[in-house]
Amino acid sequence: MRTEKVRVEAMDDAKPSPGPPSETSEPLFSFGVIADVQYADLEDGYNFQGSRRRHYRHSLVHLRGAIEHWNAAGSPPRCVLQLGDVIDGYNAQHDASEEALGLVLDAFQTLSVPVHHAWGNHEFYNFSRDYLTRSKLNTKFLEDRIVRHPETVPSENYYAYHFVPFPQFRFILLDAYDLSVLGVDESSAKYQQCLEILKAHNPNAELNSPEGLVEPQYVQFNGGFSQEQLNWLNEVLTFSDTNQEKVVIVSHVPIYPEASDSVCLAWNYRDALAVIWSHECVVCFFAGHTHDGGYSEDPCGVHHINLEGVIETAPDSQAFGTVYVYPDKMLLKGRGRVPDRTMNYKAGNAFPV
Ligand SMILES: Nc1ccn([C@@H]2O[C@H](COP(=O)(O)OP(=O)(O)OC[C@H](O)CO)[C@@H](O)[C@H]2O)c(=O)n1
Repeated sequence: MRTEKVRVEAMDDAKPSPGPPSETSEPLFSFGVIADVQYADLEDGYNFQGSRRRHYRHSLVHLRGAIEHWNAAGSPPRCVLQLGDVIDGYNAQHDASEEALGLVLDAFQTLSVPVHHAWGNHEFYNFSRDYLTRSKLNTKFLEDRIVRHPETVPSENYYAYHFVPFPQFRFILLDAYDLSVLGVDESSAKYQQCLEILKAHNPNAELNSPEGLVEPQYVQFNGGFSQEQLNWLNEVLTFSDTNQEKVVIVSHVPIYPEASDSVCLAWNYRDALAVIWSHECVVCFFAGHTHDGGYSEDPCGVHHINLEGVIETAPDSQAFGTVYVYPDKMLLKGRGRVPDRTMNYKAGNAFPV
């Protein structure tokens, strides 16, 4: 793990921190979102079903275009959320993983604001978890810590953290491959435990195949959240509830069936939803992975956005967005095939204006 100092919030429970300024026509702040770049120096191909064209080479052009857009914004975003699968697994087969990652990181180097990287299945096709932890895809050094609340400090057993890009708005990046057979040493106890979970739900010889499954999300290209990570998430959300914060959650893998292909959900998505639904503070949950995109507001008023994947975006289109944050809502302004979305806060939860 890196040794850079984390920023510690000077937050005192006795003195509630000041709320955001009163509403004006201007947003309080904004942030960028982009998913599934899956860059590889390869000719175009297709997804597993053969139904969607994948533009491996052009995806880097799309990424550079998004970065240019955010850099040119009159009021730049506070940060960009990269939702995982930044390079494609095919790089590993061509011994090109580091070269591909280098090109993608060079592009992010030109971004004038911080980027937070989530990890997806394609990261693990290219690199081990240990490698990723030491790599520039580990942006945990950007985390914020809350003084006198050690229960909100994530463990080193998973790649997750929280940060505050603007007062009263906490973002939580989750590790959706915390339970997974990907990127883990096959001789480890954790690998055996995860393989057992997967095989208990998936009797297929090909563990990537959802054929005949009652719970089709139990495939090798998905993963899940350990109880340890969910307990930590619960503690952070408890703090946010107490301090009347608004929370944005980020994960490569989605957790809400109405917004996603059922095959692409996190193994134990119900456990994650149960934690989130026991708190008031969560406004939205951003994920990638599905490539087709999706949106649904769940019964507890949490907005689930699955972002359209760059890799399956034609050269003449685009796939990224900027979220503008207001005291009573967040507005996703999509580019290209990413549609606009309005995410109102839960009734009675708007900041006073
Ligand atoms: N039905 C399937 C789907 C995939 N595979 C194999 O699993 C590996 C990962 O697939 P891939 O489509 O590259 O994964 P993505 O994260 O890009 O996308 C997730 C969803 O598929 C999007 O719909 C790869 O080796 C596939 O061949 C499979 O065996 N069976």
